Amino acid sequence: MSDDYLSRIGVLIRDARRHKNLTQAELATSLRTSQSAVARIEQGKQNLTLETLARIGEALDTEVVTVAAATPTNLRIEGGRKLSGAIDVRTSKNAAVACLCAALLNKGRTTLRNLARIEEVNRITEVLDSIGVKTRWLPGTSDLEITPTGEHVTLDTMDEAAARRTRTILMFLGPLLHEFDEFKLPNAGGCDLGERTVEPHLQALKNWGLDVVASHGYYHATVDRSVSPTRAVVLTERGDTVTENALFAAARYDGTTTIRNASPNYMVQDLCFFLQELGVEIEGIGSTTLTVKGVPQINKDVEYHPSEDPIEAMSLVAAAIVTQSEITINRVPIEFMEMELAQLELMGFTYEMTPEYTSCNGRTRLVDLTTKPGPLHAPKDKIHPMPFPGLNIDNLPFFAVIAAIAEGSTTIHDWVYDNRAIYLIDLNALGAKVQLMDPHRVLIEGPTRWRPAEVMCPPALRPGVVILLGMLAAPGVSVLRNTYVINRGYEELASRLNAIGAKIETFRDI
Ligand SMILES: CC(=O)N[C@H]1[C@@H](OP(=O)(O)OP(=O)(O)OC[C@H]2O[C@@H](n3ccc(=O)[nH]c3=O)[C@H](O)[C@@H]2O)O[C@H](CO)[C@@H](O)[C@@H]1O
Ligand SMILES: C=C(OP(=O)(O)O)C(=O)O
Repeated sequence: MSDDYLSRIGVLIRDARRHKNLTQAELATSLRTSQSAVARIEQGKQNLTLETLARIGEALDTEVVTVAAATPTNLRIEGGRKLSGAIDVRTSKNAAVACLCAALLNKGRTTLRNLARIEEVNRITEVLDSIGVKTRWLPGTSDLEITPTGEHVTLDTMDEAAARRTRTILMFLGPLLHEFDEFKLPNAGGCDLGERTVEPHLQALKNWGLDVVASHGYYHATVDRSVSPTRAVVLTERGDTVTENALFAAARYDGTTTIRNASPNYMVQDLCFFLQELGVEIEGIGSTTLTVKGVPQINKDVEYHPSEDPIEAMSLVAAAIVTQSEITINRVPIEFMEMELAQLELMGFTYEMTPEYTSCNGRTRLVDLTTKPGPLHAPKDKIHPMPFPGLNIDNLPFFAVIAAIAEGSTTIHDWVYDNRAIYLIDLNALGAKVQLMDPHRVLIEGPTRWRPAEVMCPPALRPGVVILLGMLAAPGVSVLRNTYVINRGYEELASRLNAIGAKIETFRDI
Protein backbone atom coordinates (compact mmCIF):
# COMPACT_ATOMS: atom_id res chain seq x y z
CA MET A 1 0.00 0.00 0.00
CA SER A 2 1.30 3.48 -0.76
CA ASP A 3 1.91 5.80 2.20
CA ASP A 4 -0.78 8.14 0.93
CA TYR A 5 -3.33 5.33 0.91
CA LEU A 6 -2.28 4.28 4.39
CA SER A 7 -2.79 7.76 5.83
CA ARG A 8 -6.20 8.06 4.18
CA ILE A 9 -7.25 4.76 5.73
CA GLY A 10 -5.73 5.94 9.02
CA VAL A 11 -7.95 9.03 9.01
CA LEU A 12 -11.02 6.95 8.19
CA ILE A 13 -10.27 4.60 11.07
CA ARG A 14 -9.68 7.50 13.46
CA ASP A 15 -12.97 9.13 12.47
CA ALA A 16 -14.92 5.89 12.76
CA ARG A 17 -13.36 5.22 16.17
CA ARG A 18 -14.31 8.69 17.42
CA HIS A 19 -17.80 8.24 16.03
CA LYS A 20 -18.10 5.10 18.18
CA ASN A 21 -16.79 7.08 21.19
CA LEU A 22 -13.89 4.68 21.62
CA THR A 23 -10.44 5.65 22.85
CA GLN A 24 -7.38 4.31 21.02
CA ALA A 25 -6.81 2.06 24.03
CA GLU A 26 -10.35 0.65 23.84
CA LEU A 27 -10.03 -0.06 20.13
CA ALA A 28 -6.64 -1.63 20.83
CA THR A 29 -8.21 -3.93 23.41
CA SER A 30 -10.82 -5.23 20.99
CA LEU A 31 -8.11 -5.73 18.34
CA ARG A 32 -5.88 -7.40 20.94
CA THR A 33 -3.08 -4.96 20.16
CA SER A 34 -1.47 -1.98 21.86
CA GLN A 35 -2.64 1.62 21.97
CA SER A 36 0.60 2.67 20.26
CA ALA A 37 -0.13 0.29 17.36
CA VAL A 38 -3.57 1.93 16.94
CA ALA A 39 -1.91 5.37 17.04
CA ARG A 40 0.53 4.27 14.28
CA ILE A 41 -2.36 2.90 12.18
CA GLU A 42 -4.27 6.17 12.50
CA GLN A 43 -1.17 8.14 11.49
CA GLY A 44 -0.75 5.97 8.40
CA LYS A 45 2.58 4.66 9.68
CA GLN A 46 1.66 1.00 9.95
CA ASN A 47 1.40 -1.52 7.15
CA LEU A 48 -1.98 -3.20 7.30
CA THR A 49 -2.86 -6.72 6.31
CA LEU A 50 -6.31 -7.40 4.87
CA GLU A 51 -7.05 -9.43 7.98
CA THR A 52 -6.25 -6.48 10.26
CA LEU A 53 -8.47 -4.25 8.13
CA ALA A 54 -11.31 -6.74 8.42
CA ARG A 55 -10.88 -6.90 12.20
CA ILE A 56 -10.89 -3.10 12.48
CA GLY A 57 -14.02 -2.97 10.35
CA GLU A 58 -15.71 -5.45 12.66
CA ALA A 59 -14.60 -3.66 15.83
CA LEU A 60 -15.83 -0.29 14.55
CA ASP A 61 -18.91 -1.68 12.89
CA THR A 62 -18.24 0.39 9.78
CA GLU A 63 -17.98 -0.34 6.10
CA VAL A 64 -15.11 2.09 5.56
CA VAL A 65 -12.34 -0.41 5.96
CA THR A 66 -14.21 -3.69 5.70
CA VAL A 67 -13.05 -6.32 3.25
CA ALA A 68 -13.89 -9.76 1.86
CA ALA A 69 -16.80 -11.64 3.47
CA ALA A 70 -17.22 -8.91 6.04
CA THR A 71 -18.10 -6.28 3.42
CA PRO A 72 -21.33 -4.51 4.18
CA THR A 73 -24.62 -5.68 2.83
CA ASN A 74 -26.57 -3.12 0.83
CA LEU A 75 -30.11 -3.19 -0.48
CA ARG A 76 -31.32 -1.99 -3.86
CA ILE A 77 -35.05 -1.31 -3.72
CA GLU A 78 -37.38 -0.82 -6.62
CA GLY A 79 -40.08 1.19 -4.87
CA GLY A 80 -43.62 2.19 -5.67
CA ARG A 81 -44.88 -1.39 -5.90
CA LYS A 82 -47.95 -2.65 -4.11
CA LEU A 83 -47.62 -5.61 -1.77
CA SER A 84 -50.10 -8.47 -1.68
CA GLY A 85 -50.56 -11.86 -0.07
CA ALA A 86 -49.69 -13.08 3.40
CA ILE A 87 -46.61 -12.96 5.61
CA ASP A 88 -45.91 -14.52 9.00
CA VAL A 89 -44.47 -12.57 11.90
CA ARG A 90 -41.28 -14.26 13.16
CA THR A 91 -40.42 -14.73 16.80
CA SER A 92 -38.87 -11.78 18.58
CA LYS A 93 -35.26 -10.72 18.91
CA ASN A 94 -35.81 -9.46 22.41
CA ALA A 95 -37.37 -12.67 23.75
CA ALA A 96 -34.64 -14.65 22.00
CA VAL A 97 -31.84 -12.76 23.72
CA ALA A 98 -33.57 -13.00 27.11
CA CYS A 99 -34.02 -16.77 26.76
CA LEU A 100 -30.46 -17.25 25.49
CA CYS A 101 -29.14 -15.52 28.59
CA ALA A 102 -31.54 -17.48 30.79
CA ALA A 103 -30.14 -20.71 29.32
CA LEU A 104 -26.97 -19.85 31.27
CA LEU A 105 -28.94 -20.55 34.45
CA ASN A 106 -29.54 -24.13 33.37
CA LYS A 107 -26.99 -26.93 33.61
CA GLY A 108 -29.24 -29.09 31.46
CA ARG A 109 -29.99 -28.81 27.75
CA THR A 110 -32.18 -25.94 26.60
CA THR A 111 -33.88 -26.06 23.21
CA LEU A 112 -35.33 -22.79 21.96
CA ARG A 113 -37.82 -23.57 19.21
CA ASN A 114 -38.33 -21.50 16.09
CA LEU A 115 -35.87 -18.84 17.09
CA ALA A 116 -35.39 -15.85 14.81
CA ARG A 117 -32.21 -16.44 12.79
CA ILE A 118 -30.84 -12.94 13.15
CA GLU A 119 -27.43 -11.36 13.69
CA GLU A 120 -28.17 -10.50 17.31
CA VAL A 121 -28.74 -14.19 18.03
CA ASN A 122 -25.57 -15.04 16.07
CA ARG A 123 -23.50 -12.69 18.22
CA ILE A 124 -24.80 -14.28 21.41
CA THR A 125 -24.27 -17.82 20.18
CA GLU A 126 -20.71 -16.79 19.27
CA VAL A 127 -20.22 -15.55 22.81
CA LEU A 128 -21.81 -18.68 24.32
CA ASP A 129 -19.71 -21.00 22.15
CA SER A 130 -16.55 -19.12 23.12
CA ILE A 131 -17.19 -19.58 26.85
CA GLY A 132 -17.89 -23.29 26.67
CA VAL A 133 -21.64 -23.42 26.17
CA LYS A 134 -22.30 -25.42 23.04
CA THR A 135 -24.96 -24.08 20.70
CA ARG A 136 -26.28 -26.01 17.71
CA TRP A 137 -29.02 -25.29 15.17
CA LEU A 138 -30.93 -28.53 14.80
CA PRO A 139 -30.63 -29.55 11.13
CA GLY A 140 -33.31 -28.12 8.86
CA THR A 141 -34.95 -26.12 11.64
CA SER A 142 -34.70 -22.80 13.44
CA ASP A 143 -34.46 -24.65 16.74
CA LEU A 144 -31.37 -23.87 18.75
CA GLU A 145 -29.98 -26.35 21.24
CA ILE A 146 -27.86 -24.93 24.06
CA THR A 147 -25.78 -27.29 26.17
CA PRO A 148 -23.27 -26.36 28.84
CA THR A 149 -20.08 -28.42 28.40
CA GLY A 150 -18.57 -28.06 31.87
CA GLU A 151 -19.38 -27.24 35.46
CA HIS A 152 -18.62 -23.54 34.82
CA VAL A 153 -18.34 -21.35 31.77
CA THR A 154 -14.82 -20.17 30.88
CA LEU A 155 -14.97 -16.39 30.60
CA ASP A 156 -11.25 -16.05 29.72
CA THR A 157 -11.93 -17.42 26.26
CA MET A 158 -14.87 -15.09 25.53
CA ASP A 159 -15.23 -13.78 21.97
CA GLU A 160 -15.06 -10.14 23.00
CA ALA A 161 -15.55 -8.75 19.52
CA ALA A 162 -18.95 -10.48 19.35
CA ALA A 163 -19.81 -9.46 22.92
CA ARG A 164 -19.06 -5.79 22.30
CA ARG A 165 -21.41 -5.66 19.33
CA THR A 166 -24.46 -6.24 21.50
CA ARG A 167 -26.00 -4.71 24.60
CA THR A 168 -27.09 -8.19 25.62
CA ILE A 169 -23.76 -8.90 27.28
CA LEU A 170 -25.06 -6.75 30.14
CA MET A 171 -27.64 -9.47 30.69
CA PHE A 172 -24.89 -11.97 31.50
CA LEU A 173 -24.43 -10.18 34.85
CA GLY A 174 -27.54 -11.74 36.40
CA PRO A 175 -26.85 -15.36 35.38
CA LEU A 176 -23.11 -15.16 36.12
CA LEU A 177 -23.48 -13.84 39.64
CA HIS A 178 -24.61 -17.35 40.55
CA GLU A 179 -21.42 -18.86 39.11
CA PHE A 180 -18.51 -16.68 40.17
CA ASP A 181 -17.42 -14.58 43.15
CA GLU A 182 -15.45 -12.42 40.76
CA PHE A 183 -15.66 -11.97 36.99
CA LYS A 184 -15.32 -9.43 34.23
CA LEU A 185 -17.35 -8.77 31.09
CA PRO A 186 -16.66 -6.48 28.15
CA ASN A 187 -18.72 -3.31 27.98
CA ALA A 188 -22.01 -3.49 26.12
CA GLY A 189 -22.54 -2.20 22.56
CA GLY A 190 -25.60 -2.44 20.27
CA CYS A 191 -27.50 0.18 18.28
CA ASP A 192 -26.20 3.72 18.49
CA LEU A 193 -29.13 5.38 20.28
CA GLY A 194 -27.15 7.72 22.53
CA GLU A 195 -26.28 6.94 26.15
CA ARG A 196 -28.23 4.01 27.57
CA THR A 197 -28.35 3.48 31.28
CA VAL A 198 -26.47 0.72 33.10
CA GLU A 199 -26.94 1.98 36.64
CA PRO A 200 -30.47 0.55 37.10
CA HIS A 201 -29.04 -2.92 36.36
CA LEU A 202 -26.30 -2.45 38.93
CA GLN A 203 -28.71 -1.07 41.54
CA ALA A 204 -31.02 -4.04 41.05
CA LEU A 205 -28.26 -6.64 41.22
CA LYS A 206 -26.74 -5.08 44.36
CA ASN A 207 -29.60 -6.76 46.18
CA TRP A 208 -27.84 -10.07 45.51
CA GLY A 209 -24.40 -8.75 46.50
CA LEU A 210 -23.16 -7.85 43.01
CA ASP A 211 -20.82 -4.90 42.87
CA VAL A 212 -19.58 -3.66 39.50
CA VAL A 213 -16.77 -1.29 38.66
CA ALA A 214 -16.53 -0.22 35.02
CA SER A 215 -13.02 0.54 33.81
CA HIS A 216 -10.89 0.16 30.69
CA GLY A 217 -13.75 -1.22 28.62
CA TYR A 218 -14.84 -3.90 31.11
CA TYR A 219 -17.33 -4.40 33.91
CA HIS A 220 -15.40 -5.85 36.85
CA ALA A 221 -17.90 -7.68 39.04
CA THR A 222 -17.58 -9.05 42.56
CA VAL A 223 -20.25 -10.90 44.50
CA ASP A 224 -20.72 -10.72 48.26
CA ARG A 225 -22.57 -13.96 49.10
CA SER A 226 -23.66 -12.64 52.49
CA VAL A 227 -25.99 -10.17 50.78
CA SER A 228 -29.52 -11.15 49.74
CA PRO A 229 -32.75 -9.22 49.25
CA THR A 230 -34.16 -8.26 52.64
CA ARG A 231 -37.18 -6.47 51.21
CA ALA A 232 -38.82 -5.91 47.84
CA VAL A 233 -36.36 -5.12 45.06
CA VAL A 234 -37.49 -1.80 43.59
CA LEU A 235 -36.22 -1.18 40.09
CA THR A 236 -35.20 2.43 39.55
CA GLU A 237 -36.27 2.21 35.88
CA ARG A 238 -39.04 0.11 34.44
CA GLY A 239 -36.62 -1.25 31.86
CA ASP A 240 -37.06 -4.52 30.02
CA THR A 241 -33.52 -5.83 30.34
CA VAL A 242 -33.20 -4.48 33.90
CA THR A 243 -36.22 -6.55 34.86
CA GLU A 244 -34.69 -9.53 33.07
CA ASN A 245 -31.41 -9.18 34.99
CA ALA A 246 -33.34 -9.03 38.27
CA LEU A 247 -35.26 -12.14 37.22
CA PHE A 248 -32.00 -13.97 36.45
CA ALA A 249 -30.74 -13.12 39.92
CA ALA A 250 -34.02 -14.10 41.59
CA ALA A 251 -34.37 -17.32 39.56
CA ARG A 252 -31.54 -19.11 41.37
CA TYR A 253 -31.78 -17.32 44.69
CA ASP A 254 -32.71 -19.67 47.50
CA GLY A 255 -35.76 -17.72 48.60
CA THR A 256 -38.60 -15.54 47.40
CA THR A 257 -38.04 -12.14 45.84
CA THR A 258 -40.59 -9.46 45.09
CA ILE A 259 -39.58 -7.23 42.19
CA ARG A 260 -41.44 -3.92 41.95
CA ASN A 261 -41.61 -1.48 39.04
CA ALA A 262 -40.95 -4.50 36.81
CA SER A 263 -41.50 -4.18 33.08
CA PRO A 264 -44.56 -6.19 32.01
CA ASN A 265 -43.43 -6.02 28.37
CA TYR A 266 -43.57 -8.90 25.90
CA MET A 267 -39.97 -10.12 26.19
CA VAL A 268 -40.17 -10.11 29.98
CA GLN A 269 -43.34 -12.18 29.82
CA ASP A 270 -41.62 -14.65 27.48
CA LEU A 271 -38.68 -14.88 29.85
CA CYS A 272 -41.01 -15.54 32.80
CA PHE A 273 -42.76 -18.33 30.89
CA PHE A 274 -39.38 -19.88 30.09
CA LEU A 275 -38.19 -19.58 33.69
CA GLN A 276 -41.39 -21.35 34.76
CA GLU A 277 -40.39 -24.21 32.44
CA LEU A 278 -37.10 -24.30 34.35
CA GLY A 279 -39.07 -24.76 37.58
CA VAL A 280 -38.91 -21.19 38.88
CA GLU A 281 -42.21 -20.08 40.41
CA ILE A 282 -43.31 -16.63 39.26
CA GLU A 283 -46.46 -14.74 40.09
CA GLY A 284 -47.66 -11.46 38.61
CA ILE A 285 -46.52 -12.06 35.03
CA GLY A 286 -47.70 -9.16 32.88
CA SER A 287 -47.87 -6.81 35.86
CA THR A 288 -45.34 -4.47 37.46
CA THR A 289 -44.90 -6.65 40.57
CA LEU A 290 -43.28 -10.03 40.12
CA THR A 291 -42.92 -12.54 42.94
CA VAL A 292 -40.24 -15.10 42.24
CA LYS A 293 -39.45 -18.27 44.18
CA GLY A 294 -35.97 -19.28 43.05
CA VAL A 295 -34.40 -22.69 42.50
CA PRO A 296 -30.71 -22.68 43.54
CA GLN A 297 -29.62 -25.41 41.11
CA ILE A 298 -31.34 -25.88 37.76
CA ASN A 299 -30.44 -28.94 35.74
CA LYS A 300 -33.28 -29.68 33.37
CA ASP A 301 -33.65 -30.58 29.72
CA VAL A 302 -36.27 -28.09 28.58
CA GLU A 303 -37.66 -26.61 25.44
CA TYR A 304 -39.39 -23.29 24.94
CA HIS A 305 -41.04 -21.44 22.05
CA PRO A 306 -40.46 -17.68 22.28
CA SER A 307 -43.44 -15.76 20.96
CA GLU A 308 -43.98 -13.55 17.93
CA ASP A 309 -42.40 -10.12 17.62
CA PRO A 310 -44.76 -7.14 18.03
CA ILE A 311 -42.12 -4.86 16.54
CA GLU A 312 -41.90 -6.95 13.39
CA ALA A 313 -45.71 -6.96 13.28
CA MET A 314 -45.73 -3.16 13.45
CA SER A 315 -43.00 -2.98 10.78
CA LEU A 316 -45.17 -5.06 8.44
CA VAL A 317 -48.30 -2.99 9.16
CA ALA A 318 -46.24 0.11 8.33
CA ALA A 319 -44.99 -1.54 5.10
CA ALA A 320 -48.59 -2.16 4.04
CA ILE A 321 -49.70 1.37 4.94
CA VAL A 322 -46.92 3.22 3.12
CA THR A 323 -47.27 1.09 -0.01
CA GLN A 324 -51.09 1.38 0.20
CA SER A 325 -51.42 -2.36 0.10
CA GLU A 326 -53.79 -4.98 1.37
CA ILE A 327 -51.76 -7.75 2.98
CA THR A 328 -52.47 -10.32 5.65
CA ILE A 329 -50.03 -10.36 8.52
CA ASN A 330 -50.26 -13.70 10.28
CA ARG A 331 -49.35 -14.35 13.90
CA VAL A 332 -49.63 -10.80 15.26
CA PRO A 333 -49.24 -10.79 19.10
CA ILE A 334 -52.30 -8.64 19.53
CA GLU A 335 -51.93 -7.75 23.21
CA PHE A 336 -48.70 -5.93 22.31
CA MET A 337 -50.12 -4.14 19.28
CA GLU A 338 -53.37 -2.82 20.70
CA MET A 339 -52.13 0.70 21.45
CA GLU A 340 -50.42 0.93 18.09
CA LEU A 341 -53.59 -0.11 16.28
CA ALA A 342 -55.68 2.30 18.37
CA GLN A 343 -53.31 5.11 17.42
CA LEU A 344 -53.47 4.11 13.75
CA GLU A 345 -57.25 4.06 13.90
CA LEU A 346 -57.11 7.69 15.10
CA MET A 347 -55.29 8.38 11.84
CA GLY A 348 -57.96 6.67 9.75
CA PHE A 349 -56.38 3.22 9.34
CA THR A 350 -58.73 0.28 8.89
CA TYR A 351 -58.08 -3.44 9.12
CA GLU A 352 -59.70 -6.78 9.79
CA MET A 353 -58.69 -9.40 12.30
CA THR A 354 -59.35 -13.10 12.81
CA PRO A 355 -60.39 -14.44 16.21
CA GLU A 356 -57.49 -14.95 18.60
CA TYR A 357 -55.42 -18.11 18.75
CA THR A 358 -52.47 -19.07 20.89
CA SER A 359 -48.77 -18.88 20.14
CA CYS A 360 -46.64 -22.03 20.51
CA ASN A 361 -45.61 -20.89 24.00
CA GLY A 362 -49.23 -21.64 24.97
CA ARG A 363 -49.69 -18.15 26.43
CA THR A 364 -49.36 -15.27 23.96
CA ARG A 365 -52.53 -14.38 22.04
CA LEU A 366 -52.21 -14.02 18.27
CA VAL A 367 -54.43 -12.85 15.41
CA ASP A 368 -54.07 -12.64 11.64
CA LEU A 369 -54.57 -9.06 10.56
CA THR A 370 -55.51 -7.83 7.09
CA THR A 371 -54.67 -4.23 6.24
CA LYS A 372 -57.08 -2.08 4.23
CA PRO A 373 -55.52 0.65 2.11
CA GLY A 374 -57.03 4.13 2.39
CA PRO A 375 -56.13 7.74 3.08
CA LEU A 376 -54.67 8.59 6.49
CA HIS A 377 -54.58 11.91 8.32
CA ALA A 378 -52.37 13.27 11.07
CA PRO A 379 -53.61 12.63 14.63
CA LYS A 380 -54.78 15.61 16.68
CA ASP A 381 -52.27 14.96 19.44
CA LYS A 382 -48.61 14.01 19.53
CA ILE A 383 -47.61 10.35 19.37
CA HIS A 384 -45.43 9.20 22.25
CA PRO A 385 -44.34 5.88 23.77
CA MET A 386 -45.01 4.57 27.26
CA PRO A 387 -44.02 1.35 29.06
CA PHE A 388 -46.34 -1.55 28.21
CA PRO A 389 -49.36 -1.41 27.86
CA GLY A 390 -48.49 1.93 26.26
CA LEU A 391 -47.25 2.35 22.73
CA ASN A 392 -43.94 0.48 22.45
CA ILE A 393 -40.88 2.71 22.08
CA ASP A 394 -39.49 0.40 19.40
CA ASN A 395 -42.70 0.86 17.39
CA LEU A 396 -42.59 4.65 17.61
CA PRO A 397 -40.18 5.20 14.67
CA PHE A 398 -42.64 3.48 12.31
CA PHE A 399 -45.12 6.25 12.96
CA ALA A 400 -42.69 8.64 11.27
CA VAL A 401 -42.95 6.97 7.89
CA ILE A 402 -46.70 6.50 8.38
CA ALA A 403 -47.11 10.19 9.31
CA ALA A 404 -45.20 11.05 6.14
CA ILE A 405 -48.00 9.59 4.01
CA ALA A 406 -50.79 11.07 6.18
CA GLU A 407 -52.40 14.44 5.44
CA GLY A 408 -51.36 17.11 7.95
CA SER A 409 -48.65 17.56 10.58
CA THR A 410 -47.78 14.96 13.17
CA THR A 411 -45.56 15.43 16.21
CA ILE A 412 -43.67 12.40 17.43
CA HIS A 413 -42.14 12.62 20.88
CA ASP A 414 -39.43 10.07 21.72
CA TRP A 415 -38.66 10.86 25.37
CA VAL A 416 -36.85 7.58 25.81
CA TYR A 417 -33.78 7.68 23.58
CA ASP A 418 -31.42 10.62 23.30
CA ASN A 419 -30.37 9.78 19.79
CA ARG A 420 -33.04 7.90 17.91
CA ALA A 421 -35.44 10.60 16.65
CA ILE A 422 -32.59 12.29 14.80
CA TYR A 423 -32.31 9.39 12.33
CA LEU A 424 -35.87 9.98 11.18
CA ILE A 425 -34.78 13.07 9.26
CA ASP A 426 -33.02 10.69 6.84
CA LEU A 427 -36.53 10.25 5.40
CA ASN A 428 -36.08 13.72 3.90
CA ALA A 429 -33.66 12.30 1.33
CA LEU A 430 -36.73 10.44 0.01
CA GLY A 431 -38.84 13.59 -0.21
CA ALA A 432 -40.41 13.54 3.27
CA LYS A 433 -40.69 16.72 5.36
CA VAL A 434 -39.39 15.73 8.77
CA GLN A 435 -38.21 18.52 11.04
CA LEU A 436 -36.21 17.89 14.20
CA MET A 437 -37.73 20.24 16.80
CA ASP A 438 -35.29 19.14 19.53
CA PRO A 439 -33.39 15.85 20.13
CA HIS A 440 -36.62 14.15 21.22
CA ARG A 441 -39.32 15.56 18.95
CA VAL A 442 -39.90 15.53 15.22
CA LEU A 443 -42.62 17.28 13.25
CA ILE A 444 -43.70 15.55 10.05
CA GLU A 445 -45.71 17.22 7.30
CA GLY A 446 -47.58 14.89 5.00
CA PRO A 447 -48.42 13.64 2.52
CA THR A 448 -45.07 13.04 0.87
CA ARG A 449 -44.19 13.04 -2.81
CA TRP A 450 -41.67 10.25 -2.51
CA ARG A 451 -38.55 10.16 -4.63
CA PRO A 452 -35.83 7.50 -4.71
CA ALA A 453 -32.43 8.11 -3.09
CA GLU A 454 -29.23 6.46 -1.96
CA VAL A 455 -28.93 6.56 1.81
CA MET A 456 -26.47 5.18 4.35
CA CYS A 457 -28.44 3.05 6.81
CA PRO A 458 -28.64 4.76 10.22
CA PRO A 459 -26.69 2.82 12.89
CA ALA A 460 -29.95 1.88 14.62
CA LEU A 461 -32.25 -0.99 13.83
CA ARG A 462 -35.74 0.54 13.73
CA PRO A 463 -34.79 3.79 11.99
CA GLY A 464 -32.95 1.62 9.44
CA VAL A 465 -36.16 -0.25 8.68
CA VAL A 466 -38.11 3.02 8.57
CA ILE A 467 -35.84 4.27 5.77
CA LEU A 468 -36.25 0.94 3.98
CA LEU A 469 -40.04 1.36 4.17
CA GLY A 470 -39.78 4.88 2.76
CA MET A 471 -37.84 3.36 -0.12
CA LEU A 472 -40.61 0.79 -0.68
CA ALA A 473 -43.00 3.73 -1.02
CA ALA A 474 -40.80 5.81 -3.32
CA PRO A 475 -41.25 4.97 -7.03
CA GLY A 476 -37.87 4.32 -8.68
CA VAL A 477 -34.67 2.67 -7.51
CA SER A 478 -33.25 3.50 -4.09
CA VAL A 479 -30.17 2.11 -2.39
CA LEU A 480 -29.79 1.55 1.35
CA ARG A 481 -26.16 0.98 2.31
CA ASN A 482 -24.68 -1.00 5.16
CA THR A 483 -27.71 -2.77 6.57
CA TYR A 484 -26.09 -4.96 9.27
CA VAL A 485 -28.27 -3.34 11.93
CA ILE A 486 -31.43 -4.44 10.14
CA ASN A 487 -30.20 -8.02 10.08
CA ARG A 488 -29.53 -7.70 13.80
CA GLY A 489 -33.27 -7.82 14.42
CA TYR A 490 -35.08 -9.10 11.31
CA GLU A 491 -34.69 -12.48 9.67
CA GLU A 492 -34.36 -12.35 5.87
CA LEU A 493 -36.50 -9.23 5.75
CA ALA A 494 -35.72 -8.44 2.10
CA SER A 495 -36.60 -11.87 0.75
CA ARG A 496 -39.70 -12.14 2.91
CA LEU A 497 -40.93 -8.77 1.65
CA ASN A 498 -40.11 -9.90 -1.90
CA ALA A 499 -42.39 -12.89 -1.37
CA ILE A 500 -45.30 -10.45 -0.96
CA GLY A 501 -44.43 -8.31 -3.97
CA ALA A 502 -41.53 -6.07 -3.02
CA LYS A 503 -38.47 -5.91 -5.24
CA ILE A 504 -35.39 -5.73 -3.06
CA GLU A 505 -32.00 -6.96 -4.16
CA THR A 506 -29.18 -7.58 -1.70
CA PHE A 507 -25.65 -6.76 -2.85
CA ARG A 508 -22.24 -6.30 -1.32
CA ASP A 509 -19.46 -3.82 -2.03
CA ILE A 510 -16.19 -4.98 -3.63
C1 LIG B 1 -32.94 -6.60 24.23
C2 LIG B 1 -34.11 -5.76 24.56
O1 LIG B 1 -35.07 -6.23 25.14
N1 LIG B 1 -34.05 -4.49 24.19
C3 LIG B 1 -35.14 -3.58 24.43
C4 LIG B 1 -35.00 -3.02 25.84
O2 LIG B 1 -33.69 -2.52 25.98
P1 LIG B 1 -33.20 -2.09 27.41
O3 LIG B 1 -33.99 -2.73 28.49
O4 LIG B 1 -31.72 -2.36 27.41
O5 LIG B 1 -33.50 -0.55 27.39
P2 LIG B 1 -32.72 0.56 28.17
O6 LIG B 1 -32.45 0.09 29.56
O7 LIG B 1 -31.57 1.02 27.35
O8 LIG B 1 -33.86 1.65 28.23
C5 LIG B 1 -34.09 2.45 27.13
C6 LIG B 1 -34.03 3.90 27.55
O9 LIG B 1 -35.17 4.19 28.30
C7 LIG B 1 -34.82 4.85 29.48
N2 LIG B 1 -35.81 4.47 30.48
C8 LIG B 1 -36.24 3.18 30.56
C9 LIG B 1 -37.17 2.81 31.50
C10 LIG B 1 -37.66 3.80 32.39
O10 LIG B 1 -38.49 3.53 33.26
N3 LIG B 1 -37.20 5.06 32.27
C11 LIG B 1 -36.29 5.42 31.34
O11 LIG B 1 -35.89 6.57 31.27
C12 LIG B 1 -33.43 4.37 29.80
O12 LIG B 1 -32.71 5.27 30.59
C13 LIG B 1 -32.82 4.24 28.42
O13 LIG B 1 -32.26 5.44 27.97
O14 LIG B 1 -35.94 -1.99 26.07
C14 LIG B 1 -35.85 -0.87 25.17
C15 LIG B 1 -36.89 0.13 25.62
O15 LIG B 1 -38.15 -0.49 25.70
C16 LIG B 1 -36.09 -1.36 23.75
O16 LIG B 1 -35.89 -0.27 22.86
C17 LIG B 1 -35.10 -2.45 23.40
O17 LIG B 1 -35.45 -3.02 22.15
C1 LIG C 1 -33.08 -0.84 20.54
C2 LIG C 1 -33.31 -2.08 20.18
O1 LIG C 1 -32.67 -3.17 20.61
P1 LIG C 1 -31.38 -3.38 21.55
O2 LIG C 1 -31.82 -3.25 22.95
O3 LIG C 1 -30.98 -4.76 21.20
O4 LIG C 1 -30.36 -2.34 21.13
C3 LIG C 1 -34.41 -2.44 19.25
O5 LIG C 1 -34.78 -3.62 19.22
O6 LIG C 1 -34.91 -1.55 18.56
